[in-house]
Amino acid sequence: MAYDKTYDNLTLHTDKYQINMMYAHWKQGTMNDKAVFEIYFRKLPFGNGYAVFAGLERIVRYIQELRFGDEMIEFLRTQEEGYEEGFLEALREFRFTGNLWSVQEGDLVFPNEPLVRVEARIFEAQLIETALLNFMNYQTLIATKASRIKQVAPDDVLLEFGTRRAQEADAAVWGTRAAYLAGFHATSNVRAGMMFGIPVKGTHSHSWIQGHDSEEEAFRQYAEALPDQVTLLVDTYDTLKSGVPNAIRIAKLLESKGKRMQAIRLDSGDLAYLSKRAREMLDEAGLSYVKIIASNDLDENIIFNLKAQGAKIDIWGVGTQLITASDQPSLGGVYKLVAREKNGTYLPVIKISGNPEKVSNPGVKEVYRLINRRTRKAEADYIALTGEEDIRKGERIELFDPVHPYLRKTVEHYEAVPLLKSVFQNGELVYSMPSLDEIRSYHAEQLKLFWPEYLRKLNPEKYRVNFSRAAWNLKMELLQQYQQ
Ligand SMILES: Nc1ncnc2c1ncn2[C@@H]1O[C@H](COP(=O)(O)OP(=O)(O)OP(=O)(O)O)[C@@H](O)[C@H]1O
Ligand SMILES: O=P(O)(O)OC[C@H]1O[C@H](OP(=O)(O)OP(=O)(O)O)[C@H](O)[C@@H]1O
Ligand SMILES: O=C(O)c1cccnc1
Repeated sequence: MAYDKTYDNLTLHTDKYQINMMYAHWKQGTMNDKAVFEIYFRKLPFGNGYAVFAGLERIVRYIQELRFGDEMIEFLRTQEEGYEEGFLEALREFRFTGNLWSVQEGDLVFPNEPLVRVEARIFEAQLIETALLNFMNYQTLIATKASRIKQVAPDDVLLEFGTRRAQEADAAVWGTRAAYLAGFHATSNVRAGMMFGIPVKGTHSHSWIQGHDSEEEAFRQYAEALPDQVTLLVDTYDTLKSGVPNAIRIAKLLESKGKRMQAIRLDSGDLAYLSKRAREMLDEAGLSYVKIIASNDLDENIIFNLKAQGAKIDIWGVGTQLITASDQPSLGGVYKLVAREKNGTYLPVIKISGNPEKVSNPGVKEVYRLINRRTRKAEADYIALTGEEDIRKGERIELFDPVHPYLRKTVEHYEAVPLLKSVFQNGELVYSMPSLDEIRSYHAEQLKLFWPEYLRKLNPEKYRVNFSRAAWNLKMELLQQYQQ
């Protein structure tokens, strides 16, 4: 079937079981009952000490555009379930009319804490599970991977080069946005630049050199065409014998015209050795302003290693490993029902599992970041039931570890910052969406709230995410009820 623009609307970007449950609620007469769901993940990716939350902008756009158009209704009518017409009519009226809270893009987040909370008619809350997880899981994963890369090269320029290897077009653009908010400086993807205002950068490929009679000729033509943006790829034939000497000749030619070459790019071979030698050659030629870019299957481990070897690389082009999060290609975020409306009030609900980490956390919850008033550093995150007051007053509180409840700790002299912000109220957007650059700066500020022990790449300290006594007691009560 030919591609049609109507497929760009994401309302049917959901799993069929959501539609089937919506149908069953419609049949049963419960479609308007309210439900509360929370999104969280159980395990941090890449062995990292934190994740960087991303995905909210797309979630907001998606929710605003939720509509079952004629073609979608038509398609649902063809399904083997035989949905009744009344249900299809109800879909026609469908709008998101609920409430949604979320942590902010750029926030550092941890396992088992609510990152997004949806309170809506079950009819609405059920539909959006799949898309919300899809956006949040991927973008948070890539922002976290990018943040690891940023940790090992905090003062260097980071270019995102992954589009050709990304899992298709959406992943390329939203992934590069996630990388940018976590501290990358630019992308090679021109569309992402236009969509999000990310700076766009590009050098040239081997084909430019191969397409000329000689490397020197190729360099000269390129420099004539783009005299203010000259970065030359020096590894097509022989980096040190041909590429770098030819690049030096071109740089001198540019100097004679009052221009400065920007950089050379190394894309193969021993990047530590080649960059050191190339740096020496450039410096000897009086070209210390010419930067060195490296690319070729880089990730945070290789960059860290190259730095340990004294590589002279100023700019890193990172593609495949980042955009595909190749060492862990998914984040396991989940969307779990925590409370449902019955006779006008909310009943907390639990999901039991033989695996203690998979037992869900019942009740409608808030999450607070406890900032020590003296050090201004984050001490722990604290999950409380909505309406618990002691935390807001800054009183001395006791923390429970949800998986290891015997690990108790008390904290005082803290400021409790609520992480969940109101995004939609009764279907209306009430959150003022920050610009991408604001998110990027906000993220950089957030990192400063954490001791370096939590941020290191290898074997970081575990940051505490703990429960209030009331939230903990509720979980215990429900566990006991169900076990009886
Ligand atoms: N000094 C170094 N220390 C550690 N890793 C390096 C070093 N130099 C390069 N690398 C990395 O090692 C890998 C090199 O892979 P490989 O040897 O297959 O490619 P290559 O020699 O660059 O040739 P090509 O890309 O043309 O196939 C890349 O991931 C690269 O980033
Ligand atoms: O290695 P990545 O981190 O994904 O960075 C992007 C790569 O894309 C280009 O190579 P190309 O796709 O032309 O193939 P190559 O690997 O043979 O150089 C570029 O020269 C980089 O090597
Ligand atoms: O501009 C570059 O050098 C570039 C862009 C994408 C992939 N590899 C390299």
